[in-house]
Amino acid sequence: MSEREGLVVSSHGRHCVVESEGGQRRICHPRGKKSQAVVGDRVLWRAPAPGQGEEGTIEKVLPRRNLFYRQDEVRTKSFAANLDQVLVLVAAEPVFSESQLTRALIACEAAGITALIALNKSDLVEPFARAWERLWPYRHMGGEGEGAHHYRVLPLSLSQSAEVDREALLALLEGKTTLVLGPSGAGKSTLVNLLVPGASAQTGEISQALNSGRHTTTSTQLYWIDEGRHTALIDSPGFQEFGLRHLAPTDLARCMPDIAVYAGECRFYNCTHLHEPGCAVMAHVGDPRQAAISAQRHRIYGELFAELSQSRY
Ligand SMILES: Nc1nc2c(ncn2[C@@H]2O[C@H](COP(=O)(O)OP(=O)(O)OP(=O)(O)O)[C@@H](O)[C@H]2O)c(=O)[nH]1
Ligand SMILES: [Zn+2]
Repeated sequence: MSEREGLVVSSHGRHCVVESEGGQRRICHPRGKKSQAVVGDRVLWRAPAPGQGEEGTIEKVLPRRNLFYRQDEVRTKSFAANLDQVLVLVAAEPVFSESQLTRALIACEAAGITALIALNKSDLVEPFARAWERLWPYRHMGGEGEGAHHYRVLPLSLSQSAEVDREALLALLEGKTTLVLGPSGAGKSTLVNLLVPGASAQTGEISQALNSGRHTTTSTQLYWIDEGRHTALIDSPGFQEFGLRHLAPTDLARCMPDIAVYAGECRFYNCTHLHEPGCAVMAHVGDPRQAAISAQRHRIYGELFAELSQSRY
């Protein structure tokens, strides 16, 4: 059987579900280490020989535009490839962790992928106002003026203004492949169901069988929003332990845009921006609305710096 091109739409341990150009899906196994694919990968795959069952093999992973990486626990890595953007969904309630948000944004910067932030549950007026205020540094990062903002921050009320939010989201997602991340309870399922009616049906019997068979209810899954299969949403679980072990502490400053702006102006070329005299970063740390770098962001930077400085295992 000849090799054909396909797209990895879900991954379940070593198995993947590959979608062919025509839209058919089938389980595939990697041929070897080099053909270990992740969701979003374009692959060359081969159908089984007659009489060899239904499952295909992945022969080759085609070159990736980017690879989004995180390490959830000590050993559990998860990835998605060839992303146009990442949408980080948080909500007014439960109160989100700024440290988790920052970790996700750093992982995006490190992979060279645009990040969007959405704050859900604007109908919960007071908690929303507090959360919106906490996002002040993110709403203003990159300076003022049209197009200057580094992160787009979008208010949503997915369960209250579903139609309005759907339109706003579709405009941002159109024609792109977007990975959605968010802590439990923020409304990720609500968002996926709003944009992908019948998401669970699209997951298909194949994925459901794979999941239940292996007792893993969580897997990364790609959904098409449109019938033409141009706009994709990738739902990925596990936001709580957002590890950045693939980064060195000295990578952090360039992955935090507000810090990166000043990191080149310090007296010492190898300044860690934590205690050195003549540090241009520390000179700009203060109250969110007054200073270029919020004290909270600098504190998170310090915590991550310490975490990534620990000996690696
Ligand atoms: N008030 C309010 N509640 C919302 C909104 N959107 C979602 N919710 C509720 O928030 C809760 C969590 O929503 P889900 O979509 O299940 O959240 P999730 O992020 O998928 O959570 P997990 O399933 O735990 O991962 C549900 O009770 C929703 O009804 C909103 O805009 N406003
Ligand atoms: Zn410095």
